[in-house]
Amino acid sequence: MTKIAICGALGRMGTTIANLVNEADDLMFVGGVDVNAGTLLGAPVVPSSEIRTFLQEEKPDVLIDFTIAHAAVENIIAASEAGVALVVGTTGFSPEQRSKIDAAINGSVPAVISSNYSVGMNIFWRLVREAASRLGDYDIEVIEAHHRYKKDAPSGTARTILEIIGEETGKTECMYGREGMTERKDEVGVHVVRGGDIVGDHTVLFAANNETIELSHRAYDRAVFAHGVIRAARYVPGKAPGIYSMDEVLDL
Ligand SMILES: NC(=O)C1=CN([C@@H]2O[C@H](COP(=O)(O)OP(=O)(O)OC[C@H]3O[C@@H](n4cnc5c(N)ncnc54)[C@H](O)[C@@H]3O)[C@@H](O)[C@H]2O)C=CC1
Ligand SMILES: O=C(O)C1=N[C@H](C(=O)O)C[C@H](O)C1
Repeated sequence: MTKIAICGALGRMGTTIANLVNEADDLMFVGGVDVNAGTLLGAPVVPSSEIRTFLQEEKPDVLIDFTIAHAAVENIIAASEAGVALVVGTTGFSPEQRSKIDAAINGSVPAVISSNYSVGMNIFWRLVREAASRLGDYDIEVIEAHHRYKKDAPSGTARTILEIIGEETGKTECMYGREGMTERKDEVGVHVVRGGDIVGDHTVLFAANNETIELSHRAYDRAVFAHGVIRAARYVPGKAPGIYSMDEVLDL
């Protein structure tokens, strides 16, 4: 039985993941951490200031983090010090925060980190790579839409898409929205929509004279992310210390 704890247990993703963990015969939800104390599915949720004691007492095999960037950095450091494997879904890290995370994990614990745990998105990234590798001379625009409560922009998934486009085309300059008199150069346009309860939409537009190609992925339910998280949580215990991707989890 693999013991699972969740940071951000009382959030949208935390509760979705905890429910899936509870339904799995081989996984046990042992509780979590959030800003305020509480309970979830009969297990304790402790305030984030008590994460170290929580990890010592509950001894989870895997700590799953879906919180917010600055909190995730601290949670990851605590888990690494306690020798607990990680699955990290939180997005919006600055380069400095990402360096701290890498330093905490490498040599200490195994961790899966992904900006999007849906199987479909992991295939979508491959489609974007293929298109970008062949359409580097097209104008490229990335459009993402999420619910009104999402804090980071552009989304972690869109940032991964931009990395892929940069690797394949060399286009690393981005234009975040356009206003006024603008002249299109070789930049990648990035457009962020926030509203309602949109779970997560991403489109990459390749445009040339007389033709466009649009690749789109749309998540209709957070369960698509949570199912990928469960696969990562089964994959990561016992692996050598280091950072693993969903490509490795899904054997893509
Ligand atoms: N990689 C992926 O597939 C996905 C990633 N995400 C990312 O996951 C993160 C969370 O998303 P949601 O669940 O929608 O947000 P949410 O706001 O519903 O949940 C976050 C939870 O973290 C808690 N929290 C804040 N500071 C904390 C701390 N120091 N320690 C413990 N808990 C703390 C909040 O109180 C809240 O309950 C975001 O960064 C989002 O972009 C969301 C969906 C899928
Ligand atoms: O905050 C969200 O909701 C989501 N966040 C992730 C991101 O930033 O890419 C993944 C998904 O799109 C939902």
